[in-house]
Amino acid sequence: MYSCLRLFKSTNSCLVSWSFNFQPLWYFVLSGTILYQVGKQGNGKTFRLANPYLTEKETLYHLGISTDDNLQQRFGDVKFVCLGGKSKRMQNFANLLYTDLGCPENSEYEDATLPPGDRTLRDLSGSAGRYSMFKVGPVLSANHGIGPASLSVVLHELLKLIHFARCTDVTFIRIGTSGGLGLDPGTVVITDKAYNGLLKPVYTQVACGKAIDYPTSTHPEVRTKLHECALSVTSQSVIGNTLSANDFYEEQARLDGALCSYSEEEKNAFIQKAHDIHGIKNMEMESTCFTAMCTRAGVKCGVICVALVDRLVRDNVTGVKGTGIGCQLKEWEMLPQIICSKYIKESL
Ligand SMILES: O=P(O)(O)O[C@@H]1C[C@H](O)[C@@H](CO)O1
Ligand SMILES: O=c1cc[nH]c(=O)[nH]1
Repeated sequence: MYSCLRLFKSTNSCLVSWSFNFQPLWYFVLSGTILYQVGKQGNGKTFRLANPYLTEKETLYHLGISTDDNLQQRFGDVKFVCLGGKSKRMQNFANLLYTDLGCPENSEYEDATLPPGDRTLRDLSGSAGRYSMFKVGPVLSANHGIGPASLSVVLHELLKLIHFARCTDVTFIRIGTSGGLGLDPGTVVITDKAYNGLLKPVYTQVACGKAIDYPTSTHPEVRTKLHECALSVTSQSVIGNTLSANDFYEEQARLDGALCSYSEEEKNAFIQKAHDIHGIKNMEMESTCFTAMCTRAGVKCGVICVALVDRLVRDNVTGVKGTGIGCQLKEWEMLPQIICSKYIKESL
């Protein structure tokens, strides 16, 4: 349990502590033994967004869903929201979960009348054409596209979805790919803190002409447990900080973009500094926005990415679909999915 403040209402029978999002967790204690704890992972309270401007009727435009779509009945049981860049990856992850969780009935299908093994999971956001989203038991699997602009849109709408669905104790997990720093390709990195391109552990949100910096840590319980699950799948797994850039080329100090404003020496010095001084183990494009928005909203979050290339050695992510190295990339991309599925199964 992670608590920022701990207050004892009574030393013997009942105590309350404040959870990660500063909401109370109640414990009922007799002679020092916890008899009953409300909310093992969270606080058992209905998730509420604090935005006073939200109304009862809202359209989640990019998800192709609205508050008229029985959100509480269809999504009220959601405990995990998993996100990754590609829609195909998130569809594949949904299918993997469907098998790993034993074809849970509370999934959303194209064809619910077929026997469980023959059913196809429905893309719930297909009509809007921007993102894909699947529901498998208590899990939503959605893609977020590339970078914070695309991610923030779907995160706003997913957070609103779990708010209107009145979900409890929801954890958000990003399952992605990245460039590793001093790691063999295929190594799995679980993010501790996310850093921006200026090597600061913040996400800068611009609103009404002002820039506000928000903290970017993952939840300690989530990252520890993700790491335990990762180690049971592969010995090549580390916890470290992640550089989250606004683009794939210049902000990640690649020399092989169309444009380049720095020398190879400057590139090497930057990557080495990120690694040596800030403990950065990988680079991707979403973890600052993801951790900051989840933390602001009061949901636990974790980030698990596989490294596809060692950026201390090269820039290029090589591989052609269907040939040797391409198959390897596909295998590596599966690792965060397998680990996350294990995490979810063990958490339910
Ligand atoms: O979740 P994915 O694998 O899409 O994340 C990384 C960061 C960028 O979105 C993208 C760049 O190739 O991959
Ligand atoms: O180097 C890499 C690989 C995948 N995704 C990134 O953002 N960077």
